Amino acid sequence: MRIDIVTIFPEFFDVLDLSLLGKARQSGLIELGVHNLRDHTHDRHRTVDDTPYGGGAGMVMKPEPWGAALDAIFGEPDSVEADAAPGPILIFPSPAGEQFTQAMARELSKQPHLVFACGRYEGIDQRVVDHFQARGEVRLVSLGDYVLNGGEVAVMAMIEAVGRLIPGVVGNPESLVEESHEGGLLEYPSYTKPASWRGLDVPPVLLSGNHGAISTWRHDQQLERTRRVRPDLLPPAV
Ligand SMILES: Nc1cc(-c2ccc3cc[nH]c3c2)n[nH]1
Repeated sequence: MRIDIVTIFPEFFDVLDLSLLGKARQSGLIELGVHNLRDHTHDRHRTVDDTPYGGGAGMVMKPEPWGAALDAIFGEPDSVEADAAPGPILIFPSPAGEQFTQAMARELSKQPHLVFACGRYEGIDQRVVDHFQARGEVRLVSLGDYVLNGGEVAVMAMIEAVGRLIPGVVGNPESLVEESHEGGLLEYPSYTKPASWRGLDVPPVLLSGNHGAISTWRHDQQLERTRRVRPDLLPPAV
């Protein structure tokens, strides 16, 4: 998979040199391009924002730098052959977007190329979204019902959630199966040595060696935890 990110804070993504995603980049499983939006400005101050039409507080990100930055990734407008393969999915993090979920992460992990556009200030001029919607698939995606100062934190979370599902990124793919939200339920509680710690003992079933009983206990724990914490995730009662 190739991932491109456009941002005014490219150094924010230096952390993607580390850990599993860093290894995935070294092995070629993930190819990453981080682009500074300001490199696509032409004034001395490398201006990316301006006052909003219609008034109001804050500033809006200008369309021209975004058009130039995204053209550098997608190709110039009208330069793509009519029968060309579909281009990358362009993702704008936004509080007004569809909710990012594990199912979306799984779907996006199968895509060959993702482009993330990190807004700042009060957001990006709407015409950037409209223009690129006419050129390919565009999604507005929300990390959750709270407001961040920009798209970078949301993009980092999405890249981690998507990247770890790419085959080969996580050493043991079995560890992806019984996680929260895989299969729709929250994960069961986990324990390791010592068997007793500060007067708290590991549930005896986990020490029994009875794998059937352990599996049943873990599923019961998933159901109990999901009922208690996220009843909205439970499948509708038949
Ligand atoms: N889920 C969520 C996304 C955001 C977000 C995304 C982009 C920008 C640009 C300026 N402020 C932003 C906030 N907040 N919360």
